[in-house]
Amino acid sequence: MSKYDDLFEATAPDDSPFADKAALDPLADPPTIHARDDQERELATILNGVQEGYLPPTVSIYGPPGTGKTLTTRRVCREFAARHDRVAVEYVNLKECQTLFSAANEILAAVGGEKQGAYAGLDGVFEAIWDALEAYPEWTVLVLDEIDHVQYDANYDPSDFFYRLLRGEGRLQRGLALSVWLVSNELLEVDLRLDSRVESAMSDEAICFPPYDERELRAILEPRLERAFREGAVPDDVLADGVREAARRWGDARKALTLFRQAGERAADDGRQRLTTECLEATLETTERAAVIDRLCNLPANHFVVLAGITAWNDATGLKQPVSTGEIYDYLHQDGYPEELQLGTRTIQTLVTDLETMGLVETWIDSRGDSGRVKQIETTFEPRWVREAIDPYAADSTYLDTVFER
Ligand SMILES: Nc1ncnc2c1ncn2[C@@H]1O[C@H](COP(=O)(O)OP(=O)(O)OP(=O)(O)O)[C@@H](O)[C@H]1O
Repeated sequence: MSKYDDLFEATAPDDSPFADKAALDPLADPPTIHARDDQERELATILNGVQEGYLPPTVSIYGPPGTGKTLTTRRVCREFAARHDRVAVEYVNLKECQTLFSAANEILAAVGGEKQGAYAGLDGVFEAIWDALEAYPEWTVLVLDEIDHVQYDANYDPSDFFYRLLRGEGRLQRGLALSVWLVSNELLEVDLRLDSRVESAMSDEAICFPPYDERELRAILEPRLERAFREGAVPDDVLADGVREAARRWGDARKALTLFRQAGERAADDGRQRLTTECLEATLETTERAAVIDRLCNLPANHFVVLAGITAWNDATGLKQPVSTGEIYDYLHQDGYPEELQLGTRTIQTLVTDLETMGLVETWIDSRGDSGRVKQIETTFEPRWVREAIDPYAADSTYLDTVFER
C-alpha cells in the first residue's frame, strides 16, 4: 500500500451519517415544491390572464428569506411558458448590481442584448432593451429577483428606473406587453419610497410568502433528509426537534436545510453515525450566535452603543441583566467615555424602544415600593454576543473609529 492509499483510507468518510449531502444544498432545485399550493395557484391564475388578453404591469412577490419565492415563481412561470408559445419568461437577479445603470444592463443581457457602456445612460440601455424585446413573443414576463438591492445611487433614483421600465416612451410606442414581477423581502412601495407616478403605474397584484410553519417545513425537509442521510441517521425525535426549532426561530427553508447539514457534519466530526439532540442544539446555538452578531454589526452606531451599555454590567455570576435606563446612562457617562456617545436619558429611552421593536431587547416595569417604578431592560439573546460584536463592529464603523481616535 502506498502512502496515499493509507491517507485516503484514513480520511474516507465511511462512518459518516451522510449518504448524499448535496441533497441538502439549498441551491439545488428540488423535484417537488411543497406547501406552496396557494401561491402556485395565485401565480398560475395571473399567468392564465394571457388567455383573456391581460397580464398586470407588475406583480409583487414578497416575504422573508427562504420562503420559496424564487423557487416557486420561477418554476410556475417556466412550466407555463413551456406550455404556451405566446409567452416568454426571463429571470434576472439584481443582488450584485451596485447601480441602477448596472441593473438595467443585467436586464438587457437577459433579453439577449449586448451590455451598454456608461455613455449610453439609462435611456440608452432601456432603448436597447425595447429593441431586444421586439423579437419576443406576444407576452413577456420579466422576473426581477432581489429587487430590494436596487437603491438610490449617485446618478439615478429607483423611481427613475421603474418609471422607464413601466412607462418608458420607447416601450409604449412599440406596444410591448411586458409584465414585471418584483421579488423582494418587503413590499417595494414601502421600502424604496417610490414616487406617485411610479406607484400609479404599478398594479395592486401582490403574492405573499409567509414564513413556513412546522408542518410545512417538515414536508419540505423530509424528502431531502431521506436522500441526504443514511437510513436511521436522523432519529424521529431529532427530526421533530430540528423542524420545531427551525419553524419557531426562522420559518426559513434554506436555514432549516443548513441546520441539518451542519448538525450532520458535527455528528461526523464526533465520529457518530447518527444525529443527536446535542449535535442539533450545539448547531442551533452557533447558527443563532452568528445571525445575531451579524444583525448587531448592521445596527446604527447609537443603537449599538446603547446595547453595549445594557450589557456592560457584571455581577458575581457574570453579565448582569436586567439593567435600568439609569444604569445605561451611567455607563455612557463614565469618565473618559467619548462625548459624542454620551447620550441623554430621552435618547436612550427612544433607542431602547427601537431595540424592543426590532426584537433585540425586552422591557418591563418593576415596582420598587417607595422608590417608585423602574423600567427593566434585558437582551432577548445571550448578552455576551454584544461584547463579541464590539470588535467587528468597531472595525467596520468609520464613525466609531473617528470618535475613539479623538
Ligand atoms: N416550498 C418549498 N419546497 C421545496 N423546497 C423549498 C421550498 N421553499 C424553499 N425551498 C428550498 O429552499 C431554497 C430557498 O428558497 P428560495 O430561494 O425560493 O427562497 P426565497 O424566498 O426566494 O429567499 P430569498 O428572499 O432569500 O431570496 C430553495 O432553493 C429550495 O431548496
